[in-house]
Amino acid sequence: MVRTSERIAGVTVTPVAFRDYPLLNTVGVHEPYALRTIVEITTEGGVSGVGETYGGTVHLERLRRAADELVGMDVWSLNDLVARTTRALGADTTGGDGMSGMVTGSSAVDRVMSPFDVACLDIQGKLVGRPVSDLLGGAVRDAVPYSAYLFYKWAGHPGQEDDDWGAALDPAGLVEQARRMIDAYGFTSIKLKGGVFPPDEEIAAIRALREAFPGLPLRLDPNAAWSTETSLHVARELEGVLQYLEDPAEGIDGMAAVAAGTPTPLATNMCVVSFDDLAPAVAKGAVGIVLSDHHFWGGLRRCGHLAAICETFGLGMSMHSNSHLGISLAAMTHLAAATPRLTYACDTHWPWKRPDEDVIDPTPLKFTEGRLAVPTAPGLGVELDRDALARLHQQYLDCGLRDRDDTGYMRRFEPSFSTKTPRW
Ligand SMILES: O=C([O-])C(=O)C[C@H](O)[C@@H](O)C(=O)[O-]
Repeated sequence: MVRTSERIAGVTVTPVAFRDYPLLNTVGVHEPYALRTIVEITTEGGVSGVGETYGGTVHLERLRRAADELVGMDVWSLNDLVARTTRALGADTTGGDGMSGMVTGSSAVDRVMSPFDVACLDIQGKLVGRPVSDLLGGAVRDAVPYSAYLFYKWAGHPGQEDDDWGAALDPAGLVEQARRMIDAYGFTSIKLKGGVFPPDEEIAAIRALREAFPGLPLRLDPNAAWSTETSLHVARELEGVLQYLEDPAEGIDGMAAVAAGTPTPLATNMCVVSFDDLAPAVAKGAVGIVLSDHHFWGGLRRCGHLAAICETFGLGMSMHSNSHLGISLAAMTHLAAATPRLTYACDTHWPWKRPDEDVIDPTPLKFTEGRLAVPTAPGLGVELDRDALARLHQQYLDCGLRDRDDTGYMRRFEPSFSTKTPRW
């Protein structure tokens, strides 16, 4: 018998836009705005929980269909969430839908289910007075380390006010960006988003970072922009310098070919993005580290299942991020805290979000020495700011990006190219 306080009475799905910086990646530049969607579930007893996900049009429409299907569900019945989401989507599970343009192949059911899983866990935590990390098995760390996530970057979007970070288009610019980010947040590891400039320039950037920050682990991620030969060249040049090389080449076979030729550990958030990818990746020895991401692995609990599989097959675990707001940061932190297998500093785009734009009060999310204390309040430990939500929703309506089928923040370079054809 489900108590009324625990049955879902209503679900709201609100797309939002927040300003984004002109960050470069192998397929383009972040648009002036990033799109996200905020979901809020309220029970018949008036308890509410929140989740956050991608903001593309197709994804949004699927979220709305799933939201209708969830009314009446017991918030403790996350197995029912899978069944209801599957029913809501029916055969409509393919096509572009708000994922990063570079992460394809994950399950549409997992992507749609994820923010509702987070919102249900938020409610469960509030009902029993425990943080979400406790519901995931208990925090094994009080604070979660995050990595400084560096980007090659333009100075400011043409026609927009400049930002605090300035341009970073060469090794010196990146070292300066890292220094500012480390001064502000205390990060103790560094990731560079590559695949933007010719690989030898990116090798030089990593070497400059090594010289400037001698003790800090370094990672390089060109989002599969390189051929096997280029990947092996970079791996050879940076052997012993990189903590891991992330997605140098395309697909499980491409990664396996690189892995066979270098002792540098390879990580991925591109060729292992669903449970179906794990067996072939393990069989072919394609990767050593899987970057989890609850937004496309089906929520927080399913990332726990992923961790168990990684442990079984001796794979390491790290965490991927896209441009995100504070609800996602809180969810990522609870997950990382409660996942013993996740021993690497997580990715986050958080420094790239303007502090005055969020749908929650970000005060509980403070970085100290590059680490975020795990919220201890019931649920996620963050509260929706309805005025801010309304403001960012209006920004979404006004920004002219809402008909997009992707995250809204990738503009392809011309001539457009696909990561299926290595850029170098
Ligand atoms: O591999 C990654 O880290 C990502 O794909 C994350 C983002 O899409 C990143 O590339 C970006 O924000 O430009």
